[in-house]
Order: sequence, then structure tokens, then C-alpha cells
Amino acid sequence: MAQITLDGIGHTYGGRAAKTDADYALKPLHHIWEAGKAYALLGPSGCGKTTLLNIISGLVIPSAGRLLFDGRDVTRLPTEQRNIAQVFQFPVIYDTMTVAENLAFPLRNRRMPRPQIEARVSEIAAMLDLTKDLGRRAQGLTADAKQKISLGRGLVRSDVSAVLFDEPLTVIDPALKWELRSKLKAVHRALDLLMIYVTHDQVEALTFADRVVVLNDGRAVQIGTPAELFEKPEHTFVGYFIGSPGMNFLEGTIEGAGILVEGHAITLGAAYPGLAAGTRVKLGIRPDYATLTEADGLPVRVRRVDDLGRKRLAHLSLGGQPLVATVPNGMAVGDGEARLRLDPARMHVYFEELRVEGKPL
Ligand SMILES: Nc1ncnc2c1ncn2[C@@H]1O[C@H](COP(=O)(O)OP(=O)(O)OP(=O)(O)O)[C@@H](O)[C@H]1O
Repeated sequence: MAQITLDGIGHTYGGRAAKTDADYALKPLHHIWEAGKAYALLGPSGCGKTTLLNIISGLVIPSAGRLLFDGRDVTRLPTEQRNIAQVFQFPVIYDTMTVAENLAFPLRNRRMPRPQIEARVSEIAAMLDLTKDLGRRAQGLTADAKQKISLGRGLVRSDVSAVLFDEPLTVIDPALKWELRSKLKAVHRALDLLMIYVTHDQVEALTFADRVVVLNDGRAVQIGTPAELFEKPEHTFVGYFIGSPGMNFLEGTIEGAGILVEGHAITLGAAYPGLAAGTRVKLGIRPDYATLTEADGLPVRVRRVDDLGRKRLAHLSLGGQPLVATVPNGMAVGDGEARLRLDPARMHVYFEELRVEGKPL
């Protein structure tokens, strides 16, 4: 198990030198991934997740920067010299072998003594609910079961620098996905391995990872815990991409201790001395912290109410700008005029798409 250092790692395809930031498929990134932690690389299609994963596995040699495993420069080392395990989208197993033989394969290759192999195989099988299938041939098992074997093969070695997962739940039946997602989290806790998991599914990323790397257009826009991504998105993209629905963003200008949005003064929960009056900013607030109210509040127009069973969400317009708010239990609401309360403690201010840290009042 290692610590992985991304020291200015960036990549352009086709051997082109990057003239501007836009030339990078992955823009240069500095970060240290700690041993024993689970990281998810999350973002929409084409954002650079696979490029970053392939740089770590050795499939792609980055055009900029250095990659260090425990301080050792591995930037140009081939995959087989990096001591990593990989789990792909589709099962990679031997159909003619039994489940136990498949799980044991990476250990036998390294000439681990038989009693240790047996102990480790039964430990991993138990974690993935494969114990009852250990003696069966892999051939004829369902795609779900085969992918579980692949996961097991990726996890069976305890001496790897990292385990890389590339959208490993793609072939898993949706009903089983929930179960396997939390199982992987439990496996991670038990095994103390550095895991890196690529996905475009935020639920998968947030359930699995200690830290999520959110990528957009080749840039790591935030690396944080699931709670940080939710409560303090550092970039408007993170606010919009994390959460369902995403964060509301209202455009306005700094005015005294607040923001003027469509002629309405909204008082902020912190001071922003670095932002001069008249500066154009965005006010970010999650739908959970924007609530319709019977009493005073911002005048809004209700366009639609979605009843999600456990909560209701109102789609509103504030002087033409759309936003989503929570409807309190028991409150009657129809189309038309309504009042809205925004929790000042949960507001964030964004200048040129980046969050500005406010000073406590
Ligand atoms: N072999 C390649 N040659 C040229 N450009 C590439 C190559 N592979 C990826 N790209 C480009 O690099 C950018 C990042 O792609 P990448 O595959 O890393 O994204 P991704 O987030 O993994 O997407 P997906 O979820 O669709 O797999 C994209 O613009 C893509 O078109």
C-alpha cells in the first residue's frame, strides 16, 4: 500500500505541446493521495477520469509532471512494475477455473504459501458473499457473480500499491448495485488499501469514497469529502453536479452587506470585504436550505411543485431566475405568488465560478 503523489500531472493526447489550458485532456494537477484511503474520480463523460486512471495504471505516460508511489518516481514504468491491481467494467476471469481458483490466481502467481492463500481467499469470498460458490466453475455463473469474482481478484492481494476500479458496477443489476456499493465500502474499511474508483455516478462516488475528485473539462475542480462537496462546493460546477437537484445559483451584484438579485436585496451570512460594491457574483444555495414560507420572504412565483413522497420541491422563479426550494410539511402551495426564505448560514458567494470565503460577521 502506497501514498500516490500527483506532481503536476497533466496530459495532452497526440504528443502535442500544450499552448493553452484548453489543449489539455487533463490539466496539470498537484495532489497527494493517502495510503489506505478510498478516492473516487467523478465527472461527466469526457472530463478526463479515464486519462487520470490510465496515468496511474501506466497505460498512459503523462505529457507533464511526475507520478510518485511512496516517493518513488513511476511515471515511465510499465503497468506490471507498478504493483497495482485493477478491476474493469466487465469481468476478467477464467471460466474454466472454480471461483476459489480465480480468487487465488493473483496470489499463486506470487508464490504465496498455500495456507495463506486459502485464508485470504476465504476472507475475501466471505466479504463478497461468494463463499457458497467457491467450489463452482465460473462458467455458467451470472454476470453479477462473475463481476464479484473480478472484484475479489482485485482485492485479494494485500501488498499492492493501489487497487484501481474503472466503473466496476456497470454490468451489475440495478437492484444489486446498492448492495454491492455499500459492500465495497465495508471491504475498503476492512482491508486498508488505497483504492481509486472511476465513475460518472455521484451516488456511487459519494457512497464509496473518503475523498471525491470532481473533474470537469479536464480540470480537478475540487477534491473533498462527500460532506465538503455538498456543503462547500468550491466551484459552481461542483454545486451543480453534486446533489439532486443541484445547487441553486442566482446572479446578482454585491450591494452593501448583501447581494442585489433582480432588484431584491438578499442579506448574506458572512462579510466579503474583497468584493467591491457592484461586483457581479453568483449566490449559491442548496434547495434544502431554501424554503417556502407563509411569512415574510422574497417574492417568488411558483412554476411547479414536485411531490417526491418524503419531501416536496417547488420550482420557482425569482424575477425570471429559476431556483428550487423545499416546501415545508403541511404547507399548502399552488401555482402563483409565494414567499421564500434563504438560510444565510448556508449561502455561498461565487466570483468567476469560484467560491469566495466569507469572514464571519
Ligand atoms: N486516445 C485518445 N486520443 C485522443 N484524445 C483522447 C483519447 N482518449 C481520450 N481523449 C480525449 O481526452 C478527453 C478526456 O477523455 P477521458 O476518456 O479521459 O474522459 P472520461 O471522463 O473518462 O470519459 P468517459 O466517462 O466517457 O470515459 C476527452 O476530450 C477525450 O475525447
